[in-house]
Amino acid sequence: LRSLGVRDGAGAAAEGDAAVDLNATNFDAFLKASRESFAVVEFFAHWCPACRNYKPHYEKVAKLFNGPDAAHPGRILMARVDCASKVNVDLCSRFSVDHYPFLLWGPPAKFASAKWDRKQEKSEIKLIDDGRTAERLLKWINKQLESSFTLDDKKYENESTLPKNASDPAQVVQAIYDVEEATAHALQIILEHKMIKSETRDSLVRFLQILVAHHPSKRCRRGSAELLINFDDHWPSNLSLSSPESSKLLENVAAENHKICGKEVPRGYWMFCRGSKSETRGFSCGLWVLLHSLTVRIGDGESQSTFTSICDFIHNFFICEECSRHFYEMCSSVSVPFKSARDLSLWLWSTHNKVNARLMKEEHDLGTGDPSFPKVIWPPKPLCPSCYRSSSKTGDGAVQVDWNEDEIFPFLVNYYGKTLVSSYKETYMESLQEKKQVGLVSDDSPSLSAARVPIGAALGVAIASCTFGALACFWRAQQKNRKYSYRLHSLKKI
Ligand SMILES: Cc1cc2nc3c(=O)[nH]c(=O)nc-3n(C[C@H](O)[C@H](O)[C@H](O)COP(=O)(O)OP(=O)(O)OC[C@H]3O[C@@H](n4cnc5c(N)ncnc54)[C@H](O)[C@@H]3O)c2cc1C
Repeated sequence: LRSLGVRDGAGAAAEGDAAVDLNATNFDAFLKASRESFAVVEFFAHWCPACRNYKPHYEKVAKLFNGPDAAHPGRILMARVDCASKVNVDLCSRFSVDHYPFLLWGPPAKFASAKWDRKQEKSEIKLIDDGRTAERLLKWINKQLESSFTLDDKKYENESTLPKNASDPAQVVQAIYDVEEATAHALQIILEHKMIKSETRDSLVRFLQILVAHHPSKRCRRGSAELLINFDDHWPSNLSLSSPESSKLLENVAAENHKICGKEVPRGYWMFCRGSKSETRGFSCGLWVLLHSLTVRIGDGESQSTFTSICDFIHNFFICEECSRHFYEMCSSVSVPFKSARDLSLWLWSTHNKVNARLMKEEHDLGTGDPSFPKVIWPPKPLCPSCYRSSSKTGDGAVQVDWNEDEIFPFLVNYYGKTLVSSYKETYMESLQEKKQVGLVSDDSPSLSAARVPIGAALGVAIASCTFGALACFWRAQQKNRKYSYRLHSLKKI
């Protein structure tokens, strides 16, 4: 037997197995101490031929989540209990095991010292009623977590620090996934925390308009368009946000067909933005990448309104209080309106570097940074040598750079614009999506998305992106056109 490697407790996996073998003596303590958010427990009998045949299926899924080579460590604990072993008889009857293999799902701690049976209502433990093959089990899990794990997922090696590998185009390809994930995550937070209020409603609408026109991912543009078109239905301005109708509407939005970036997103993991610890990077990294990728896609005439929308969005909807406050202070210190996309992208780049510089010191003093991804003043020289006119170290060891902004802007446009999108074009997910949507969407291909679409045209894109019947879509668009015309007013200035 070898230990799982992630814990030093009682649980162990049989040689070569990823699922952890538990028994009555260690079951409660092991699950109670488990750090994973969910557990799958397979109750089986070693004599049962169907269980023997099922084992490779269960193992295939377990390998994704358990063990040193897991693609998604720390998410789900996969365990098993042999009910044919005398010592486990009481344990198996505690969970009303009436056939083999028998799979239960729930937060690990809920299994500890618990009982379960089918009639039990409101239990956090659920019977997995469709896990007969590895594919079906993973599909069931994905449905629970709204994730899109696949059996082909591989461990993501990101030992090297970003400055070393940021020039690797493969890293940029991964960034698009994180931009989608960040977008979906942002909406999820907004809904879960009921952040749409009468005073924040318009700022979300304005941000969605930018996403419709300039999000680097086509399916997020489409999803934002659908959300925008149906916005008044979900959040009628005359509806009290605490009313039962409002909660119902929120539930509808959270339902599958309202996912802002399509059904597969959020996937529940990060790629480019995945930290070496679960509490670092992730959403905040993805959000920065999203904001940068928006600023390089807008037209000059939209720079001031985009600035205002980004500032308002972070202020109203970025749930990290300190981040939102600092960022808004930096927004408020801008006194001259932006006249070009260049100015706005450079402002965001330099603002992000101010945050990096502050965090560099804080993380160093408190030891809270991700050791594999130390904060850097960005872009590091190897990534863009021509961005540096000169650099020197100050007395306290900080690096002072004389930037060549004429080089930085094209670098940002390329990094967050062309490269991000052209890499994305080749991805399998996108081609799959294309096939699904044949005939239903306009040709807003990635190359066009990098081109500049004015926000005023957002509604046009929204109409073109409707995925429901063309006639119904046209009719709705007509109705909404009237409702939205008042929103496309000049945006408030800070
Ligand atoms: C608006 C906003 C404000 C925040 N404010 C705070 C705060 O006040 N306190 C706090 O603790 N955390 C704050 N955060 C979180 C913090 O900035 C990081 O996102 C987090 O620490 C994760 O860091 P990271 O290593 O993933 O890189 P991030 O800083 O998240 O950067 C993500 C990626 O963007 C690229 N990048 C880095 N710098 C630049 C740049 N200057 N221009 C363009 N691209 C760049 C790099 O490829 C990097 O990997 C904020 C986040 C956001 C979105």
